[in-house]
Amino acid sequence: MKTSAFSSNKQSVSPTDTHAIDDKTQLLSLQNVSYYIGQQRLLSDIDIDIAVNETVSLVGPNGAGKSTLVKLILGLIDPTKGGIKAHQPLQLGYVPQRFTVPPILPLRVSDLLGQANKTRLTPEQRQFIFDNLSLTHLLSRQMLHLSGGETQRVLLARALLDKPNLLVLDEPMQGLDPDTEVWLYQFIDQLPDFLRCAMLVVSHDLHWVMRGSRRVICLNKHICCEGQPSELAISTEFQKLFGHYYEQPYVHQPHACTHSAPSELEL
Ligand SMILES: Nc1ncnc2c1ncn2[C@@H]1O[C@H](COP(=O)(O)OP(=O)(O)OP(=O)(O)O)[C@@H](O)[C@H]1O
Repeated sequence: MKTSAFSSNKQSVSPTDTHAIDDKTQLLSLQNVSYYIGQQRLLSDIDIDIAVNETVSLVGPNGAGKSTLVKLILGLIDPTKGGIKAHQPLQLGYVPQRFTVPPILPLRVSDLLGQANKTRLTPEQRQFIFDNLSLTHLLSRQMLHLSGGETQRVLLARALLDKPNLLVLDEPMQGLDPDTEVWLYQFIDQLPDFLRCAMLVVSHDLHWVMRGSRRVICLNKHICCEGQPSELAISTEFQKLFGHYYEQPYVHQPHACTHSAPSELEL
């Protein structure tokens, strides 16, 4: 279960196979996973099951071990204790927290997207991704010269074009302006149905995490609490970690002025 920075083709599942998969079917289990570097405990006794087509949000303070957990799931590091079991052949898609292109490396958007498998999505699905992520006019641009929002769209497209059955997004909204955030949240909310994929979303945005009915896992080197947002909101552990934020909800209103802005993100 190894992966490249964006996706793994090692154990691919064909698009037709997914039709037979029931939503309750388990996709991936972490069983009693601990991870140490020398004497330093980064994670201990982690038990997580992710079902096919399920979206799980992962929250936790800085240094809680969220990125370490992502690396374990992607197969980039191995657990010190415990095991990770894939119940279905895994096709991983990954959008990293940070992506830097060395200044001396010429890498156009079309080069990066061209690495994706061209046969896993139907032409209509590919077109849906290109249209919704407004990619066409970016294709000849250098990755190095893209803005933060453009880079996130390209990285998301790169992961989606391989039709992952588990999409891992590590703080996908970092550096985005509020309108782009709202738009991207709406886009990723529809992905599980569109692609029939499971998603693990690492996020510091409690307003998104605590909205809707996605299962939330709260991590602080171990699993402090987990459940539906309504259950978490009354959990003592969650209140201890996040109560002070959660008591002051902020609701973003998308920008709606009438002058023409150079936005490329109209759906
Ligand atoms: N290779 C490493 N060597 C030593 N310590 C490490 C290593 N990788 C991570 N750590 C430490 O492990 C802890 C967990 O790191 P991790 O990046 O998983 O946290 P995180 O929850 O993703 O944090 P953030 O929200 O700040 O991104 C941190 O204290 C970090 O400094």
